[in-house]
Amino acid sequence: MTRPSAAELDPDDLGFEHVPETDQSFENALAKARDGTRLTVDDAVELLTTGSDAPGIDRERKEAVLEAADRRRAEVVGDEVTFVANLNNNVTTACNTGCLFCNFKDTAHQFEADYDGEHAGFTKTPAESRAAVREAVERGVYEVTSVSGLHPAFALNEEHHEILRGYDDAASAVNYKPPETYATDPGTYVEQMAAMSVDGVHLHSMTPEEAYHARRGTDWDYEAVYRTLADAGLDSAPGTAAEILVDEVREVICPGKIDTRGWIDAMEGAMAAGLDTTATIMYGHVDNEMHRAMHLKRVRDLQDRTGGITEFVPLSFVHERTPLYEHGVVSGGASDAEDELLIAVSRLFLDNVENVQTSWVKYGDEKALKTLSCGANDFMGTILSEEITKRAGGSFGEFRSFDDYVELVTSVGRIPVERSTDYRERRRIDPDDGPPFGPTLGPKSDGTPLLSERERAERGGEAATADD
Ligand SMILES: C[S@@+](CC[C@H](N)C(=O)[O-])C[C@H]1O[C@@H](n2cnc3c(N)ncnc32)[C@H](O)[C@@H]1O
Ligand SMILES: Nc1c(NC[C@H](O)[C@H](O)[C@H](O)CO)[nH]c(=O)[nH]c1=O
Ligand SMILES: N[C@@H](Cc1ccc(O)cc1)C(=O)O
Ligand code: SF4
Repeated sequence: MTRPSAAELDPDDLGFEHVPETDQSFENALAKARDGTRLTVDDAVELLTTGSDAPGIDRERKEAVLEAADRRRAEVVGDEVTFVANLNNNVTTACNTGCLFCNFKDTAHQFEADYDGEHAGFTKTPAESRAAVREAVERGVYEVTSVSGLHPAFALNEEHHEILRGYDDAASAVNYKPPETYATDPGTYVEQMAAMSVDGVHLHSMTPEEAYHARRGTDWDYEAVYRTLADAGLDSAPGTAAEILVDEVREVICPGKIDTRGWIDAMEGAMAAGLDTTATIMYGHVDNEMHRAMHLKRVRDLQDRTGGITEFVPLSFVHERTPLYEHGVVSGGASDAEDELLIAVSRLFLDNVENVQTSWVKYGDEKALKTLSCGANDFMGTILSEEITKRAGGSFGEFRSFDDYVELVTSVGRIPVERSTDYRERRRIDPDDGPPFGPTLGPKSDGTPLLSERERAERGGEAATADD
C-alpha cells in the first residue's frame, strides 16, 4: 500500500463522498432531540451544522441544541460530575504507523541499540512500568491507563514472538523486529499487563489498534487476544484509535491504522472477553459534520449490540505540532462552537451510552466546565502524566488534584463525585468536609517522584521542575 504523506495531500480536494447535506430540517431535528426520539444521521448533521449550508454556526440555534442536551444530561445522570483517580503510564513512544494527526510517536529505528542520534522518546521495561504504577497505587490511585506506540518488538507473548520471528522479512511483512534489536526491551504485552497490575488497581489498556498489533501475523481472533490480556491483569479497554469511523477519513489521517470494521471487531472482541470499553471520537481536522454523525451512529449501533461501552469521549484535535498542520492540510482545530455542539449532539444521539466525558487536557478548564452544561457529565481523571496532547502542542497541563476538581465542579453548582472506571462505585464529595478531599496526588509518575502540591512546596519547589 502506498500511503500519501501529509505533504502530498491537497487540502482543497480530499475528494470526500460524504458531505453534510441532508433532506432533514433543523427545526424537525431539534424537535426530535427535545422529545427524546432516536435521532438519525441526518438529524445529527442538522444539529451539528445548526442547519446552515455555509460554514458558520447560527448562535441562537446552537444555544437551543446545547439546552436540549443539558436537559437530557440532567434526566439521564443528574447533577453529579464524576472523575477518576488515575495515572497514565504509557509504555513506549516507538511507533511506525505514521498517523498524520499524531506527534506522540517517534519512529522506531531511533530506539535501536546501534542508533547514535538523540531522541526524546521512551520505552519502559515491565519493571519500570511496575515501579511507576506502584508509586501511584500507594498514593490511592484507582486506575492505570496505558496506551502506547506500536513498538516493532512488542508481541502478545512468547508464542507470538515465535510466530513473528518465523516470517521472512518480518520488519516489512509484519512490522516486527526482535527485542534484541533495541536498546530497551518493552517485554511482551502480557508481561506489561502483569507488571502494571499492582494490588488490584484497575488496568485500562490495549486500544483496538494495540490489540491488532498483539495479533498481527496470526489468525488469532480479538476475543482470544483480549482474554489472554485479561488473564494477565487487564480490566477494561480504551476505545481510542477510533478517530473518525469513516474509512475515507481514515485513509487521509491514519492510512496505516486498522479500518472502521477492524476497530469495531476489536471492540466486540474486548467486550466478548468480558471487558468494559470506552469509545472516543477524534474530530476537528479534515472531517466534516456528516463524518461526525456517521461516527456517532457506528458507536450507537455497537453499543446496541454489546452494552459494554461505559463512556463516550470526544477528543478535540490538537493541531499545533502535527504533520496535518505543519504541511498545511488543516489550518487549525475545531472552534469553540464545534466543540460545544459535538458534546451536545453526542449526548443527544447516544441514547444508550450513559456518560459523556469532557477532556480538560484538550479543552482547558474553562471550556471543559462550559461543556458540563452542554451534555457532558464526566470530567476525566487526575492522569498525573500526559504525553499525547503535550507533544502535539497542547498546554493545559497533565494533572488535576482532588482539590482542583472539587473547586472546579462546585464553581458551576454541580456535585463532585469520585468514581471507579466502570462508574459503579461512587463517592460523593462534600466541599465542607475538606481539604484534603481524597488521595494527595501530584505529577509525575513516570519514574520521577510523585509529590503532592504540599510536599513540593515543602521541598522548596525544586522537584517541581524535574522533567522527563
Ligand atoms: C496516541 S494513540 C496511543 C495508542 C495507540 N498507538 C493507538 O493509536 O491506539 C491514542 C489516541 O490519542 C489521540 N491523539 C493522538 N494525537 C492527537 C492529537 N494531536 N489531538 C487529539 N488527539 C490525539 C488519538 O485519538 C489516538 O487514537
Ligand atoms: N479524555 C482524556 C482521557 N480520558 C480517559 C480518562 O482519564 C479515564 O482513563 C477513563 O475515563 C476511564 O476511567 N485521558 C487522557 O489522557 N486524555 C484525555 O484527553
Ligand atoms: N489517551 C487518549 C485519551 C483516552 C484514554 C483512555 C480512554 O478510555 C479515553 C480517552 C488521549 O489523550 O488522547
Ligand atoms: S496514533 Fe497511535 S498508532 Fe498512530 S502514530 Fe500515534 S501512537 Fe502510532
